Amino acid sequence: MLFFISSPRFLSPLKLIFIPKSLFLSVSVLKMELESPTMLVLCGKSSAENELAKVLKTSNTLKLPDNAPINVVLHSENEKLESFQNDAFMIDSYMNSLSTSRIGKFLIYSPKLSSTHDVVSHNFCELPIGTACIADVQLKGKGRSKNVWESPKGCLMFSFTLQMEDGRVVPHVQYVVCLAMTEAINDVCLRNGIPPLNVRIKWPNDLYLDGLKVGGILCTSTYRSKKFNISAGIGLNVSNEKPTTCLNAVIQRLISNTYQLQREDIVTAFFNKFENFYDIFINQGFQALEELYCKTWLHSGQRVIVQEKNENHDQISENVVTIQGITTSGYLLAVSEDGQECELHPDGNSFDFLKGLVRRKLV
Ligand SMILES: O=C(O)CCCC[C@@H]1SC[C@@H]2NC(=O)N[C@@H]21
Repeated sequence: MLFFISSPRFLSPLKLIFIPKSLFLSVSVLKMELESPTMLVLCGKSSAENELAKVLKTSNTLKLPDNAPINVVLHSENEKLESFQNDAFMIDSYMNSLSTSRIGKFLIYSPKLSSTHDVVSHNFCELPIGTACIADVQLKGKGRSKNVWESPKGCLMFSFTLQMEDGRVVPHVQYVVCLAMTEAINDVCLRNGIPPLNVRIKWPNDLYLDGLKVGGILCTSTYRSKKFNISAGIGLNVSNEKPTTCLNAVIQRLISNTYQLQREDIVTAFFNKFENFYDIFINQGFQALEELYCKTWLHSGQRVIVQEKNENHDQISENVVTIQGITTSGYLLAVSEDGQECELHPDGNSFDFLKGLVRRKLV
């Protein structure tokens, strides 16, 4: 198929470009998918949350970015009407295993949406704190630093909301999220007789298994009415081997077991763990979790090179420092060879956060 494209920004006035038919078809399928209304299924753990679900539906309160069309449905009404595919997220199984007092009790589920992160951040003020949004597929999954998060079926993808008053500890929330997820995976494995998978944290918020990234955490915040509104999003490759590897492929390889981890079990174990860790974090500070965090990350004792310009900015020296933990402001705590403690900041230019670190001496 041939198309005339005449965008002055990219091409000289008229150019013929060959677009394969298959690409043309997939672009139009994507366009259709984006234009058909996004189904959002609302469900609460208790009657209070289910009442709120009704109000949100009747008042058409929920919105998507760009005012994309939405079809809001109540899970209680939907059970008989709509049958999702067999691999759809099982809301009842999720609600039955959830034992939190706040987090995850109001759920927005969608078989396919643009991004769970968009849903919770766009509707933050209309939703109870702790609301979770879970999707089977995302069409515009977001990663950190404007990266795209590949979001196929089998990947556990969800976002939830939090609110904090003390801005000094906001940077640590992402570490609590990472830790709760690694501990949740351990719990689910243990409960099902599977040896721990050894999912590790790569600072600041990646999850690694066997040297490959299996998960990522995205935390964003806005400041409003003296409070930090936080949206935390997690993507975890549970059954999708692409683009890297996934938990179930590793389980099969390691123990040739037919048991498969379920997204519902992992996400409820996560919320149960997270709520507990979050209370510890708010009441006692991140130090109370730091030992467990440092056992789980990949960096204790890791030696990294920091580059520093001299006072005239004409020479760069390289120094080796050893990573020790996390500072009170949420950066890497390291010690130089002369015993001086310092804080390491990413320079913002490198894809790998541990490259191009900038050192600030701690007094
Ligand atoms: O590794 C990263 O860069 C973070 C990836 C975060 C992906 C999750 S998937 C659920 C939530 N919705 C999004 O659009 N992004 C996060």
